[in-house]
Amino acid sequence: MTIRLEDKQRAFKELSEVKALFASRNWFPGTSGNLSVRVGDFAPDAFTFAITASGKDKSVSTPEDFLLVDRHGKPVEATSLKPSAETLIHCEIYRLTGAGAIFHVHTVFNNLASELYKDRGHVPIKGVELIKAFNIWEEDAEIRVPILPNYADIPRIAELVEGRIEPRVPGVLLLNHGIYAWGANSFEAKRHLEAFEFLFEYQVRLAGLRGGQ
Ligand SMILES: CSCCC(=O)C(=O)COP(=O)(O)O
Ligand SMILES: [Zn+2]
Repeated sequence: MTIRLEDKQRAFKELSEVKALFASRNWFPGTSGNLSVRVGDFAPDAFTFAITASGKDKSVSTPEDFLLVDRHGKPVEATSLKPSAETLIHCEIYRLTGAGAIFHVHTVFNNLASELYKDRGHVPIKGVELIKAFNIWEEDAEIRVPILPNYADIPRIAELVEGRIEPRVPGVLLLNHGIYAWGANSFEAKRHLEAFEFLFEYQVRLAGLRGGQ
C-alpha cells in the first residue's frame, strides 16, 4: 500500500499533538505508553499505521518520535527507529475493529482498577453519566471493561485480544499495566480514553469509600 506524504505528515502531527497533551497530564510516566493513528485505506489484511517509537521520553518532542508500520507491525520505510514494543497489540485491535486511532497509557487509577477487579476479569461500571461517551445512551447502562493478563511476551497478549473485546466497549485493560482505548479517529479515541480514566477513578474511589468492591 502506498502512503501519501501528506497523509503521513498529518498522522505524525496528530500524534505529536495528542502526545504533548497527554504528557502534560503525566500520562506517560517513565517512558510508558504508546499512541498510533491509522493512515490510508483499511482492510483487515492490509493496513498501515503511524506509531510512537519505542522507549522514548514521550514528554519530549523530537523529529524521531514516530514511524509507519504495516499490519504485522513491521516498518514500511527504511528507519533506525524501533516501533513500540507493544505494536502487535495495536495491530490486533486495528485488524479486529477497523479503528482509526489507538491510545495506550499507564495511570495509577487504570492500574488500581485492574488490580481491584482482576478476579472478575473485567471492571464493572454502572449508571454513570460518562458511559455516554461510548455512545451508549440507555438509562442506568452497565459496561464491563475487559482485563487481560500482563504477560511479558506481547504476542501472547495480542492473541487474547480477539476473545476479550466487548463490542460496545472501545478499550481493554492489561493487569497492573494500562489501558488501550480506541476510536474511529483521534478525536474519538481521546474521548474514550478520557471517559475510561474518569470511570476508573470513580470506581476505585467508590470501592474505597465502600470499604471493598
Ligand atoms: C517503561 S514502560 C514498559 C513498556 C510499556 O508498557 C509501554 O507502554 C512503553 O513501551 P514502548 O515500547 O511503546 O515505549
Ligand atoms: Zn504499556
